[in-house]
Amino acid sequence: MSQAQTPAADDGMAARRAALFLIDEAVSGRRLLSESIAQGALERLSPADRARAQRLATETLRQLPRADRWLKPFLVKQPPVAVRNALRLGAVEIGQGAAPHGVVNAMVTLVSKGKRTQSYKGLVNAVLRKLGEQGPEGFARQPVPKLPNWLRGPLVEAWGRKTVEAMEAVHAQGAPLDITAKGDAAALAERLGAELLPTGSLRLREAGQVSALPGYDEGAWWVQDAAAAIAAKALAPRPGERVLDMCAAPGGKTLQLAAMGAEVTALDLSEARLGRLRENLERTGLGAEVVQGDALDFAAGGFDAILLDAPCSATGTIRRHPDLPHAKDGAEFGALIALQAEMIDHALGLLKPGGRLVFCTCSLLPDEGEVQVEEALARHPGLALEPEALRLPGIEAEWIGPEGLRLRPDLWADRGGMDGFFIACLRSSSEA
Ligand SMILES: C[S@@+](CC[C@H](N)C(=O)[O-])C[C@H]1O[C@@H](n2cnc3c(N)ncnc32)[C@H](O)[C@@H]1O
Repeated sequence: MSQAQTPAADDGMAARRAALFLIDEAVSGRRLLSESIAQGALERLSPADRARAQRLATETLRQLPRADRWLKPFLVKQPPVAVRNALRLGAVEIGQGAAPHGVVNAMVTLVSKGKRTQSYKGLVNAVLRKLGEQGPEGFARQPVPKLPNWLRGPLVEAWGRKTVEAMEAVHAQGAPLDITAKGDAAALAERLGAELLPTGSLRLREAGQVSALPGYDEGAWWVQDAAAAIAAKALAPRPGERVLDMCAAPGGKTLQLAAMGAEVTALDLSEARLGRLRENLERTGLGAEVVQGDALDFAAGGFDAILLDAPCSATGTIRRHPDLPHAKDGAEFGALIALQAEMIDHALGLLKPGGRLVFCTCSLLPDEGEVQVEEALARHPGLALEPEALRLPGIEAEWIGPEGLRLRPDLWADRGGMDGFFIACLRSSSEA
């Protein structure tokens, strides 16, 4: 299917066509949803269609294995992938309560417009009508979507089958909107009608348009998953301390560190992502020195503390980015793991003697967390763990392991889960 253009009032056709484009890009392994969107895939749509296309694509990718299971009895053999994706999108829409006749018409129209797909319009019509007869009850009977084997295998090895099943149940539900307050979190929770989480983040189950929420324009808060908000709290800079946020953009942690009164240097390789960080600083009225560059080339040292939120597999964020398991296969993870180790070594060289390093990743893989810390301790005699930095409000003792804090999506499952994260606090040798 080709990229979307917005015609006049079209009954959701432009949004669906765009959603199919995003899904095709992701399942073919070409681009994540976020990459397609950042590269302008939805630019020609109206804001409402853009939001709808993104929601349809995200939900279809989140429910992909469930849709495939539902479709399977009606397909003697698999049609081409573009048709398969149209069936998947239609199945998810019907499964989530959309009126079947509208969905069937839309999908038949879309498929009949493509040269290579038009001969399948009869199949699409027949199959989606059958799903329509079953309705959302039929969809709900399908099992919770499982992670693909390339990722499930290592996770089962690390955390056990039961835990992985619990993570999958949370992934299937999607994610609420979490917020970090610039000032008094309890007062802001009341103002927003949000839940105040035990760790101090705020949570809204149904948020709507983020920028329309109270306090957004005045910069009273920013969006940040509750798990992601723990790393800066573990670093806990004192006012006036010099802190390097080594992989800073788009800046959720920079804002926290600046709000705590630290003198923050926010470094990142990506100028585009730093643009978002600058906007966030401006909106919240917080200050930081912003530097574009490769962390491994950054030479100005003497920092009291460093936060290293290293580039990683992002496997902890699947409930927010359900395309990841379908668009990736783990091939690039080895290079990321090597980069993380290099970054830890480089960061230690930029600290004052006795300075603190918080290393964190939004990964569920121990190779990007526990193992990195174990190996860094072996490489650097004199480097020590500071487990007490992790004993923070709302953090349960059993979440803290020998190498650091392990947060997983299945923790707080009844509250809506949290992103997977690993966070360790290290202190460098006090000898220069
Ligand atoms: C996990 S994200 C950081 C999220 C950020 N700390 C926050 O809280 O908003 C990792 C970041 O590392 C940056 N990055 C990747 N390679 C880098 C490098 N060699 N030097 C500096 N930054 C790098 C990416 O551009 C990305 O913004």
